Amino acid sequence: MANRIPVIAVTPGEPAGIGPDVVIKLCQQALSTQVVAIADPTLLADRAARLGLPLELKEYDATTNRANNAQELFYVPVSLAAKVEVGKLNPANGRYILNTLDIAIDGCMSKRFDAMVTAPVHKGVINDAGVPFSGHTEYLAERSNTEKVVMMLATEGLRVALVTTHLPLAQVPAAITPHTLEQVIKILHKDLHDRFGVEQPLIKVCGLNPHAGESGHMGREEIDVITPTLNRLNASGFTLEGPLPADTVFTPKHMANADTILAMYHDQGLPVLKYKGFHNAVNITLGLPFIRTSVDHGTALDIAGTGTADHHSLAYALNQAVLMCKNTV
Ligand SMILES: NC(=O)C1=CN([C@@H]2O[C@H](COP(=O)(O)OP(=O)(O)OC[C@H]3O[C@@H](n4cnc5c(N)ncnc54)[C@H](O)[C@@H]3O)[C@@H](O)[C@H]2O)C=CC1
Ligand SMILES: NCC(=O)COP(=O)(O)O
Repeated sequence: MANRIPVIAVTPGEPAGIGPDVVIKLCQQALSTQVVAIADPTLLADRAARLGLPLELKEYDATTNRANNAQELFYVPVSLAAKVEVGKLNPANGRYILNTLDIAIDGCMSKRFDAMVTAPVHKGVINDAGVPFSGHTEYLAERSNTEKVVMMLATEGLRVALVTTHLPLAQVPAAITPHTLEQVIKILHKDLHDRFGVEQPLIKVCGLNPHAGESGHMGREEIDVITPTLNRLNASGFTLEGPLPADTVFTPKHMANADTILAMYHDQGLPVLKYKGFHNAVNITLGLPFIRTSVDHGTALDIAGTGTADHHSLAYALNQAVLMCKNTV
């Protein structure tokens, strides 16, 4: 991309939520890259008016490669199916949300876009629209024919990756197999090395059970699955520590030299990350054939359209995507 600045597709996500708000807030200042919203322009114009913020919308034309000026937003038009009532979910717009994602994914795969940055979607309403959907992470993997991806969230001083993502807690133990664990660790190691410049990543791996199973008295997954997998990978050149009790791995001593903590499931790792860095964190999908980052928050229907949504996680996600495009993270 010699003299070209990165072109980043931004999907505003659930139209009734704060996604459009944070995109519009982000665009109030001049940007260092070209940001293209994949959205219905009437949604953006209506939300900007509601927020009382100026916004000049320009249909994206690939021949123009320049950074957004303040209060300017490029867009690729996608039509909403139903009028948006701010703060109220409507399954009629479920397909619209997926259409915006599809355009961003196809654009990244074809190199029309250099990366995609996503604002939050509401997983439930897409299911209510009749499409099984558990999250961007899984959807992007499926849509790009990628067998395995890894969700990693990062904030200043802490990165947390997950072995399992959006599945019922009761299904977690069976989903942690030697094969899956190995796939996740290999993707994590590779991307920490290739994209984040960590020469020999030290990955600290949580146990699944309290006290990492307390020598088998509180569960056997550590003995049967996690330890043998870590031993095997360590013998082939990885630097893995664990399984460590999840209640002590997130202490300063452990975190000080860890390049990433690998949690076994969503709510083992993400509450800690959000406690430390909510609004200043990014969600990155590792292992995809293109760059995707996202915000650290959800649709926040309770504050959509009020002007109080904090847009700093979106700014963080955008900066992270640009750094990854330039391979200078
Ligand atoms: N990347 C994505 O697409 C994500 C989507 N979600 C989805 O969002 C929906 C709602 O999830 P919740 O658990 O309620 O989490 P949430 O993040 O939407 O809201 C939790 C609390 O944080 C506040 N909040 C969230 N973002 C904020 C912001 N930028 N500025 C100020 N306050 C903010 C909300 O007002 C609420 O009080 C769910 O359907 C969930 O699946 C959740 C996380 C990420
Ligand atoms: N808690 C993170 C989250 O739900 C985001 O998931 P995804 O939509 O990025 O897969």
